[in-house]
Amino acid sequence: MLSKREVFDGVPEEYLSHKERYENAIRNSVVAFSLVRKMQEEGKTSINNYRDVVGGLLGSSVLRDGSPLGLHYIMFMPAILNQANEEQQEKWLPRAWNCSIIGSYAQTELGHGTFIRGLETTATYDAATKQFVLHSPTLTAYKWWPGGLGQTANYCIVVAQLYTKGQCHGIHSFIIQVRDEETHMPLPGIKIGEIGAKLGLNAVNNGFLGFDNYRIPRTNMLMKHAQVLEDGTYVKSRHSKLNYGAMVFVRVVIVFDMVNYLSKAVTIATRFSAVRRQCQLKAGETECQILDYVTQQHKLFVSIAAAHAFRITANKLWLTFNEVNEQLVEGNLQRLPELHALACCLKAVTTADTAACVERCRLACGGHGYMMSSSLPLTYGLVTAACTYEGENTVLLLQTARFLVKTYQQLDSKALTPTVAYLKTAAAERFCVGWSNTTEGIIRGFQVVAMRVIIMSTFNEEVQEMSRTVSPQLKEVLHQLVDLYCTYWALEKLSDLLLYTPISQKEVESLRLRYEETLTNLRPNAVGLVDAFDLRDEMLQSTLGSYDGRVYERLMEEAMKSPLNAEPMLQSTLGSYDGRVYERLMEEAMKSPLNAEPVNYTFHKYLKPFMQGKL
Ligand SMILES: CCCCCCCC/C=C\CCC/C=C/C(=O)SCCNC(=O)CCNC(=O)[C@H](O)C(C)(C)COP(=O)(O)OP(=O)(O)OC[C@H]1O[C@@H](n2cnc3c(N)ncnc32)[C@H](O)[C@@H]1OP(=O)(O)O
Ligand SMILES: Cc1cc2nc3c(=O)[nH]c(=O)nc-3n(C[C@H](O)[C@H](O)[C@H](O)COP(=O)(O)OP(=O)(O)OC[C@H]3O[C@@H](n4cnc5c(N)ncnc54)[C@H](O)[C@@H]3O)c2cc1C
Repeated sequence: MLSKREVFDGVPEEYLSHKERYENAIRNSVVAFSLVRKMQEEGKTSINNYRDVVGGLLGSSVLRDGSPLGLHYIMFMPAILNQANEEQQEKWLPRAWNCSIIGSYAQTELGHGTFIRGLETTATYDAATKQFVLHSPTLTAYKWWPGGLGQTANYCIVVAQLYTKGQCHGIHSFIIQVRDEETHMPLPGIKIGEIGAKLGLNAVNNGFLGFDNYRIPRTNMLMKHAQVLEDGTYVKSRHSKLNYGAMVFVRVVIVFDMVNYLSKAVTIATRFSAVRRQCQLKAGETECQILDYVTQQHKLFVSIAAAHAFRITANKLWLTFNEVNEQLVEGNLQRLPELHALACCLKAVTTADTAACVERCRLACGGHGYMMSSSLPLTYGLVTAACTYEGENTVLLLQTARFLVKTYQQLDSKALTPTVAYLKTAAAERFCVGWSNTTEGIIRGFQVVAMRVIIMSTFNEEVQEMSRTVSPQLKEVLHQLVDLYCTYWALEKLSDLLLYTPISQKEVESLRLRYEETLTNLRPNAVGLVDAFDLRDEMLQSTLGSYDGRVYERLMEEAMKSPLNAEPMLQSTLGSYDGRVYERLMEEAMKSPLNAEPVNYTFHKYLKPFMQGKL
């Protein structure tokens, strides 16, 4: 077994180079996941219940900034379980389970993350050879983000638009080998590398992946739900969204993840607040523990309560997930929309609340909370990523809203599923005739709020169709900005206005409408308004915010500056702006201290022995 001291003499990660951090991540991961394999051999964990074991490892101090092997367990294996037929599971699961292959999940592209029906990677069936041809037609079609794909995984699940007999049948999943199992070299027709440094999760080795007419056997299409027969005939799935199943699983798991991170952050901040003494409550007294200040309690105690609330919620959601999946196996799809809406809502709410609470915990620790050694900045980097991955929060909340509006519209014609049954009673006028300051009273109040907001949303949908007029004169635009700022903060501070002003419910409702109209009015001038700040690209230093809008080319150019991408060389142009792609790649490669090695040496030192069960 490897010892920690063997690699970097216990040097904290913050002081390691980019390549050393990657080696550290690989080494810690193969040591950690060798434990999982040992537990498998001893029957202490199985393919159906490894979530807690792996979840505990991925949230532990050993893999504190993520792991290049995380996606293998988090999405590669669940995707095979969820979307491969029995024959395919028999072929791939044993190898994935004992880590003799390492996988990732490649869905997001440079040009698309949310709108997955707009993904550009194509998988075209060739009946003559019984193969699918994978291709990235544009730079924006390159897969971008898959965890572990940069230098680690040799297989991945790829989500692509399926074409057969000249017709597109939408996105489907394929299991694809991207690297040679012996040499770890990228296979011909594969362009692959890491995307570069991020705000956090810098041990995850997120990668990019492009296909150049890359052929795979027909049987590499995951065919549990939809199939393509040998002659190219397409057999569609019972439900078009069954292919989205892996995402639902991870959204459910993320809720558990948030419990772990929030518990950690509030433990750190609360203990520190008991140790830290600052200022005197009364002159001449000894300085008091900052935990004695009500303002400090206001910052921290709600996080303690939230951690418990999220744990109870996560367990309930896990039960619902398993119930609905058992029904799916029996062909009963009735509760799938509710599970989707629930997973979207709880993933979005728990990640957003956890990110806000972790930041509040950091602030509650003053300057010491800003130290990397406090672990609070790192924890914030981990949780804030969860607001984006596995479905950007706004988009997921819109999915929940869509489900709630549909439920409201069918209130009288359809039996309600368990989680929204309250809407039936909350609609009744008599439901909330008075306010009681009890837990039940507050819950009933929020149920009424939910009901009324759904009614408003349904109403707004109709109103929005009526009028959209804009006349962009500068004076008018500035007025719109003033209007926006006032209505935004009036709505943000509504509780104070309701408490201290005679604002009526009707006025609040029209304030909301006015706010949305102002957003719409400002939209055509939004870019012009930020251009007016006249901030030069040199000052912005941002791949996303440059004046010329060449976001994707700049993202790829920056990715290519990573020293990890020098091995092995990319075989094909990445669409660089000036076309000097090969000269540039050679210049960059010559900067890498390890450019003599065609494969990152960690493969032979750690990964290969691990994958061959020799560690
Ligand atoms: C095991 C160990 C665990 C350890 C803990 C670790 C925790 C995790 C740590 C790290 C993980 C990081 C890895 C990150 C991976 C990724 O990010 S993978 C990529 C994720 N990408 C997304 O989530 C994309 C988000 N976009 C979408 O999901 C879809 O585009 C959409 C927004 C849902 C819209 O889809 P679509 O356009 O097809 O649908 P609409 O036209 O809007 O119609 C909506 C109708 O479809 C139904 N629907 C949509 N999605 C689903 C679903 N998933 N399941 C079921 N039904 C679905 C929806 O109900 C609507 O139905 P209706 O028409 O009846 O109203
Ligand atoms: C740390 C990390 C790890 C990741 N790992 C993986 C991985 O392993 N595999 C993988 O496939 N992907 C991965 N992703 C990608 C992730 O799934 C996407 O970033 C995510 O789905 C959001 O898509 P996007 O980045 O294209 O953002 P966009 O969808 O472009 O969002 C940008 C903005 O547009 C808004 N927006 C977009 N659509 C709408 C709409 N319909 N209505 C209103 N507003 C909208 C969003 O709210 C947001 O404010 C990872 C991302 C991160 C940050």
